[in-house]
Amino acid sequence: MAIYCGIAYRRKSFWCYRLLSTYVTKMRYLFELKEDDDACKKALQTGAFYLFHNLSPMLQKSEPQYLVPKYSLLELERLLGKLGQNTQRIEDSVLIGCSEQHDAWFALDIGLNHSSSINASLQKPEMETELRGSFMDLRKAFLQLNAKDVSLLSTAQALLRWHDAHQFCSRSGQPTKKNVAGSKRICPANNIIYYPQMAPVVITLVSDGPRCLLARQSSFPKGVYSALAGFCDIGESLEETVRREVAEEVGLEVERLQYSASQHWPFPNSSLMIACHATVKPGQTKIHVNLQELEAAAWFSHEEVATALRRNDSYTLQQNITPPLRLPPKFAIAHQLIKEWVENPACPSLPA
Ligand SMILES: NC(=O)c1ccc[n+]([C@@H]2O[C@H](COP(=O)([O-])OP(=O)(O)OC[C@H]3O[C@@H](n4cnc5c(N)ncnc54)[C@H](O)[C@@H]3O)[C@@H](O)[C@H]2O)c1
Ligand SMILES: [Mg+2]
Repeated sequence: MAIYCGIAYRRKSFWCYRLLSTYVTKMRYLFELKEDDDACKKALQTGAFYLFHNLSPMLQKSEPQYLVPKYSLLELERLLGKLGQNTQRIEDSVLIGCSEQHDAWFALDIGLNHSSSINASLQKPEMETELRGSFMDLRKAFLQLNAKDVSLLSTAQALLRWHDAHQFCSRSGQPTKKNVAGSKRICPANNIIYYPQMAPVVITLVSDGPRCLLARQSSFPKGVYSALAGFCDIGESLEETVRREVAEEVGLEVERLQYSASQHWPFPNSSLMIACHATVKPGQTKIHVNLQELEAAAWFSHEEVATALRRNDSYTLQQNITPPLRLPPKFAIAHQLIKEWVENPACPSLPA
C-alpha cells in the first residue's frame, strides 16, 4: 500500500507530495520522533507502552499461547497512580517502533530506577496482580512468542539495558540525559552524545562437505551444540574474524565462506550476530579444541544434524532423556544457519 506522505509530513516540504510506500513513511516518521523531542512528546500521548520489570517483559497467558500486552498512556497513568507511583517515571520510556497507522510504541521498565526524582522500584508481585500477567525472563519469553514479538522485545530490552548502564558521562562523570525517544543520551556538561551500541559477533557453521562442525560451552544446556561464535576484535573485517575465531577455537583454517543472514542478539549485552557458512581445506579436518573457550567440538553427519533438527521442537517435553545432539532454539540465528546447511549442504562460494 502507498500513501501520500503529505498527509503525515505537512511540515517537511521536501518529503511532501511524493508517493511513498507505507514502509518508507513509517521509517521517516520514526526518524522524526528520534530527532524531534516535541514530536516524540506528542506521540507519547497517543502511543502504546510495553512494560518490563528489571528487563523481564510482561506477558499474559491467553490459551494456548502468550501475548505481549500494550497499554495506553491513560492506562499506564492509572496503574502508576493506583500503586502510589509518580507518573514522571513515564519519561524513562524508550521508542521501539510504530504501527502502520503511526501509533508509536514505547517500552518502559518499572523495575529499574532511571531518574533521580522517581520513587523506589515497584514490587513485582503487586504489578503482576494489577496487570494480570507475569514478567518473564526474556529467553523463556522468546520460546513462547512469534518472530515479530521476539524482535520487538529484543530491541526493547537492549535499549532499556543500554540506558540503565549509561547514566553517566565517561569523560565528565556527570549524569547524562536521554532524548525523549531514547535514541541517544547527552552529557549537559560537555555535549558529548552517546548512542546505543551493539558488538559485532560472527557465527560460523564450518563444514567439510558431508559433515558440519558444532561445539558447546560448559554454560550451554545439556546436550546442546551450536555453530562457532566470536566477537570481532577492533580493526578486523568479518572475514578476518571468521578465520581467527575458527583457528582459535578448533584449530582449523577455513577456505571459503558465504554470508547467510544477521540477527540482533540481546544476551547478555547487545550483539549483532553475523552468520556465515564456511568450509575447511580438504583433508584438514582434525579438530584441536581450545578448552579455555569450549567444552567440546565435533564433526556431525548430515543425518545426525537433520535428525536433531526434527527432534528439537519436541525435546523439551521429554526432559528425563538427553538425546545425543540438541540444537539451539528456533529464535537463535544458529538454528537458522544449521537448518540452511541441512537443506542445502553445497559448498560456500566466496574465498575466505
Ligand atoms: N544467536 C545465536 O544463535 C548465538 C549463538 C551462539 C552465540 N551467540 C552469542 O554470541 C556471543 C559471542 O559468542 P562467544 O561467547 O562464543 O564469543 P567469543 O568466542 O569471542 O568468547 C567470549 C569471550 O570474548 C571476550 N570478548 C571480546 N570482546 C567482547 C565483547 N565485546 N563482549 C563480551 N566479551 C568479549 C570475553 O573474554 C569473552 O569471555 C555470545 O554473547 C553469545 O550469546 C549467539
Ligand atoms: Mg566463541
